[in-house]
Amino acid sequence: MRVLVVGGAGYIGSHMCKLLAGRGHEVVVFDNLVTGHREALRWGRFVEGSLHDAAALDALFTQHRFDAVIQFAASIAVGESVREPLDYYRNNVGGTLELLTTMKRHGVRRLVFSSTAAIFGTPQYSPIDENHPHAPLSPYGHSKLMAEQVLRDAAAAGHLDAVALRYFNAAGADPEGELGEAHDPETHLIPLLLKAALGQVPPVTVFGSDYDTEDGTCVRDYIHICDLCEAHLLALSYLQDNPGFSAFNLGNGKGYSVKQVLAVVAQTIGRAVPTVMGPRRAGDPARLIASSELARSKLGWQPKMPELETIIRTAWRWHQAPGF
Ligand SMILES: NC(=O)c1ccc[n+]([C@@H]2O[C@H](COP(=O)([O-])OP(=O)(O)OC[C@H]3O[C@@H](n4cnc5c(N)ncnc54)[C@H](O)[C@@H]3O)[C@@H](O)[C@H]2O)c1
Ligand SMILES: O=c1ccn([C@@H]2O[C@H](COP(=O)(O)OP(=O)(O)O[C@H]3O[C@H](CO)[C@H](O)[C@H](O)[C@H]3O)[C@@H](O)[C@H]2O)c(=O)[nH]1
Repeated sequence: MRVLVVGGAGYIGSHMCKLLAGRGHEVVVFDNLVTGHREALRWGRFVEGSLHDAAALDALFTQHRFDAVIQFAASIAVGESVREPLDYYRNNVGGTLELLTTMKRHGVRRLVFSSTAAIFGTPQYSPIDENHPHAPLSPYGHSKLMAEQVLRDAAAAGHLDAVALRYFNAAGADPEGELGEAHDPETHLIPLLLKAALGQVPPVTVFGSDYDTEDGTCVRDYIHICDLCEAHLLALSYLQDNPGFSAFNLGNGKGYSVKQVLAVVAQTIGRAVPTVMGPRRAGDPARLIASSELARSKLGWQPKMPELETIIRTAWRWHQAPGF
């Protein structure tokens, strides 16, 4: 397949490009590098441009006949979305709309879309399956839910076929050490702990120890980036026989508290990790754990690296010698 990877210079998108190329697919990346890295663009062709540039998108689709599109490009920081909601709706909803309009105009039907656990809000039950009600707690979560609605409606109208994948906590890095997580500023727990262990950032604040969980800290379901990317490949195949709109939750179904993550990090890397206790971070649900039974049964998805220790070991390899 010839696959357009929008946002392919970012953390998840760059891992996706490596996987696609490794499986013999032709890759074209479209990215404005607002948070992505030029150095991560090692697989496929790169076209620099923004989703807000309709002419650039049109030229891209005129030049290449894509069999499918994977849409990773978005603004992703939950806290920032509360401060700058218009930017988030513009990029995550408006940008996606521009892409879909171009796809429709050029007759490209197949789309895999990056969604998030943030569409569910505070869990009403756990693990969270696809029937769980949607009640986002942030403009970021709302923007992704709105984009999903757009996909659902466009699919119902017969314009395209789409799979939305709701990632829980994406973590880890390319086991070969060629790619890794390099958000700037970094807000995610595992890379922050590794950077703190290396003395690159101040001690990590543990956001709240009074949650209704086993040890009082928040519980999350961490999923290896490579397992996540495999699910996108499976979703592309699924779309061949399953037109319309579908959505799948992606996690390992196992929760780790912040304190448990800390302990596994310290044990895996053999170093102490400086942390301080702090207050809760606004908008953090106590527990987010995925049920991925639907992805397993419908997509045939089977995570190969479910252990937190493996996730941390691959991330640690990258952080000790980051390529960018
Ligand atoms: N990282 C996570 O834990 C996580 C969890 C759930 C969902 N997601 C979703 O996965 C996707 C990828 O996340 P990531 O962690 O790789 O983020 P990232 O910031 O590393 O990557 C996003 C990429 O999109 C590009 N981009 C942003 N706006 C663009 C625009 N208007 N035009 C062109 N390119 C644009 C950026 O330059 C960047 O390369 C996002 O949609 C995010 O919401 C991520
Ligand atoms: O410095 C930090 C950073 C995080 N945490 C805690 O560690 C856990 C994981 O936090 P991350 O910021 O790594 O991840 P989130 O669970 O907040 O966010 C993830 O899930 C969200 C959906 O809820 C979004 O999709 C987001 O993009 C994705 O990274 C949370 O309990 C958080 O409170 C800390 O204690 N200290």
